[in-house]
Amino acid sequence: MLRAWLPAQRWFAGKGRDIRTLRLISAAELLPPGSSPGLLHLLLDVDGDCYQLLLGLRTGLPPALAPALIGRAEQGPYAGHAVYEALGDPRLAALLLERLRAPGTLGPLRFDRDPLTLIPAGLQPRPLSGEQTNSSLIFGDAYILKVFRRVGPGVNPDLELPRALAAAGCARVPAPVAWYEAALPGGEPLTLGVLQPYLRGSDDGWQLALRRLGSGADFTAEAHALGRATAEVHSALASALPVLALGPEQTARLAAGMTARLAATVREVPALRPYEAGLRQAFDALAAARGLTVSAQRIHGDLHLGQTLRTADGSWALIDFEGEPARPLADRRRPEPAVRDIAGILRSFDYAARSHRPFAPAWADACRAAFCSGYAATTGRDPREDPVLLRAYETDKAVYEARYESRHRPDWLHVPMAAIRRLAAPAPPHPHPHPRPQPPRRPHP
Ligand SMILES: Nc1ncnc2c1ncn2[C@@H]1O[C@H](COP(=O)(O)OP(=O)(O)O)[C@@H](O)[C@H]1O
Ligand SMILES: O=P(O)(O)O[C@H]1O[C@H](CO)[C@@H](O[C@H]2O[C@H](CO)[C@@H](O)[C@H](O)[C@H]2O)[C@H](O)[C@H]1O
Repeated sequence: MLRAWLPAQRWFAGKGRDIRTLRLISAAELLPPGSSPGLLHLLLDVDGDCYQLLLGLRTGLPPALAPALIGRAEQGPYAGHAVYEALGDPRLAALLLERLRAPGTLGPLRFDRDPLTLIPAGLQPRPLSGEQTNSSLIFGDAYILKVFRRVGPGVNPDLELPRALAAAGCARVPAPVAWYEAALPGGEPLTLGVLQPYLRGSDDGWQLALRRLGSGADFTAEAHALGRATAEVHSALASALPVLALGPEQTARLAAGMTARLAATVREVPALRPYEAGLRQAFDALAAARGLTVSAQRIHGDLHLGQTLRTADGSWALIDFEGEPARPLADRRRPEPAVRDIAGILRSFDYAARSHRPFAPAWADACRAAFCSGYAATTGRDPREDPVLLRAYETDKAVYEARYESRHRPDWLHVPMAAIRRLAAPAPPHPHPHPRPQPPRRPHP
């Protein structure tokens, strides 16, 4: 039953392949055995990846829950029961919130919360629609619970970083109010879900940018403010968590990692092949750069306009600190240059401009410049002052995007490919990041 259902889920990483091995890691009943409906929490090993499932069990399924049906239990105490996606059932979703309100353990599961926040009882749940990496439920328009789907040992950065930011007094990120984990023998706990305030009435940065483009409106004031917000989050993360100064050898290792990622992506996305040598130049330049001061710190890790919310009061918030979903958790928790996030947003302006007909390059350029100025206004350093670093990270991001689009949205592949063509062309000389004012030319005699 699960073998057929899992590959059809957006959050399932092994899409397009037949499941070879499926093994139960843990099972916990969140309601007393025999309850109807029943609620079962499962961790499953599917071909080496661990997934979290919340299954509802009922003898008969009401019509409203028909879309949530997975199949019928064939054996065990629930034999013959309908098995369905519990997050689609308001009764069971409400129960999950009750568990989060009352800290404690249940089998391998541990529920925890911020002792200073009182989460009200009885908030009505509704699932968040749309395509997500995980599954989210909104409770009474006051809180949002993200249920992680592919999980692994170690704290998820989407819990770790927002908590660290909240403790550092940074209000740009909704602070987790409750969370739950699984403690399995012989390993670090796995983060399974995080509840945080729901920013009601906020606008998704990507949708907002597209609307502005569609009406020919300027977005530079927002881009500037977003640069400031990103810089504030980076500064708070740098003050709360370790920062490492990278020497030339470590910077060269970063460049080598980018080159290796490029080579692997070229094997997967043949359209990149003609540009490989050109793209590599950006990484070679980073490896060869001397006198570059690079520091590494905890960052967002997958920043793009879709991870930003413009709140009802007009300020920017950042969400989804999970990092790139396909990367191993240990990699995603490693300190990295903050320019990686900056490159992500700069690429996003290009994505937005290219989704618009006709392509609006001037709009993207203006937003990119405004974002960098906003960033500089807060940190005192403009990312454009490190063109070699910025180019390498933008190139790395465009390569990542080419792989992401070829895997998940082939119709979008042309967007990163346009950037790939631009980035593969020889870099313009960068004696100074900003053109210095030239003395007036003498009139020709
Ligand atoms: N705190 C929040 N307030 C309002 N909306 C949110 C909040 N967190 C997430 N969302 C909405 O939920 C969507 C999915 O959240 P996200 O963290 O990106 O999940 P996923 O990891 O599943 O992609 C976001 O695009 C945003 O629209
Ligand atoms: O939000 P996720 O963590 O799931 O991020 C993944 O999916 C994103 C697309 O939804 C993808 O972002 C790319 O497309 C965006 C437009 O849809 C664009 O704004 C981004 O700049 C571009 O990178 C992201 O790369 C991927 O990790």
